[in-house]
Amino acid sequence: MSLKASELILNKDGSIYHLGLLPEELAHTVITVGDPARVDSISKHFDSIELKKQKREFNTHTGSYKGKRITVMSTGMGTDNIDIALTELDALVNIDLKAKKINDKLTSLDIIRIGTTGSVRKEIPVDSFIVSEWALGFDGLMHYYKDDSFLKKEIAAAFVEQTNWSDKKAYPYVVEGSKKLIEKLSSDTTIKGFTGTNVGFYGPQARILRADVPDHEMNDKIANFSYKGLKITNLEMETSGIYGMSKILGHHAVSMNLVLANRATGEFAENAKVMMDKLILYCLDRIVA
Ligand SMILES: O=P(O)(O)O[C@H]1O[C@H](CO)[C@@H](O)[C@H]1O
Ligand SMILES: O=c1cc[nH]c(=O)[nH]1
Repeated sequence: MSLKASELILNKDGSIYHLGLLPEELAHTVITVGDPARVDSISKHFDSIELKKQKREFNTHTGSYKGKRITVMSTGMGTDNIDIALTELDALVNIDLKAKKINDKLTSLDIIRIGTTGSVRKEIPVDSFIVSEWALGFDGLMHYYKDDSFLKKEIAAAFVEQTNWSDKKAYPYVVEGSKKLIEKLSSDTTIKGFTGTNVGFYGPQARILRADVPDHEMNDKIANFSYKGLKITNLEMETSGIYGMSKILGHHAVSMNLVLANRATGEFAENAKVMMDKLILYCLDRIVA
């Protein structure tokens, strides 16, 4: 049975709806970033660029770095965008867009997020590189999918109990990154971490400019949470969705985080651009190693 036009949506040129990409335009190693401008900061290191396309916040370049074909694509901010980005990346490799049928033989992508983050721990200062071994999603995205076999329910339950998590918020979920990619991207210049993925940057990360939040202790409670020695290291807005969607769809994913803010000390990075370029080159070289 073929997928209906309302479900698998294609543009007039046959490209997938939001990303605007055709299957042959995607490499099987995909770097995702939040910021559309960061795509240029990565592809400027490529030997050659074969494709540049932008639709909405999804800015995509495909090219080669030291001989390896890589796609770099921005997702914009938040796991609502990640639901779209990961589903459509998967459709490009695992659905025959012309026949509108799922392929018999499935392809697994390597997905590497390169993003920015806020540390919740004094001992993880600004400019650190965190490799997310685990993600805790505050966003609820995974509850909209049937397969929950990969979720670490006992860790989520311990988090809810220890932090007295409000039942007005989505029930948190915990998911592991790809062991293969975590090892590939880790070294003595990175810290392995447990990344909290929030639904926003201000209130959801307990930042107060003018609008107050119900719990001023929230980030302390998050930092104090511990499960068999596992502690949350940092907060951002995409990793849990990338890890969860990758598990459901059979892809490998790792999230690499540059610490810009230290929420425990109140500091913010002074050399964000320089440090992001360092993280980009570090990731590119580990990917091709
Ligand atoms: O730097 P990026 O990849 O956008 O990631 C982080 O920065 C944004 C917030 O400033 C959120 O998307 C968060 O996850
Ligand atoms: O504190 C921070 C810094 C970057 N990105 C986030 O989501 N939070």
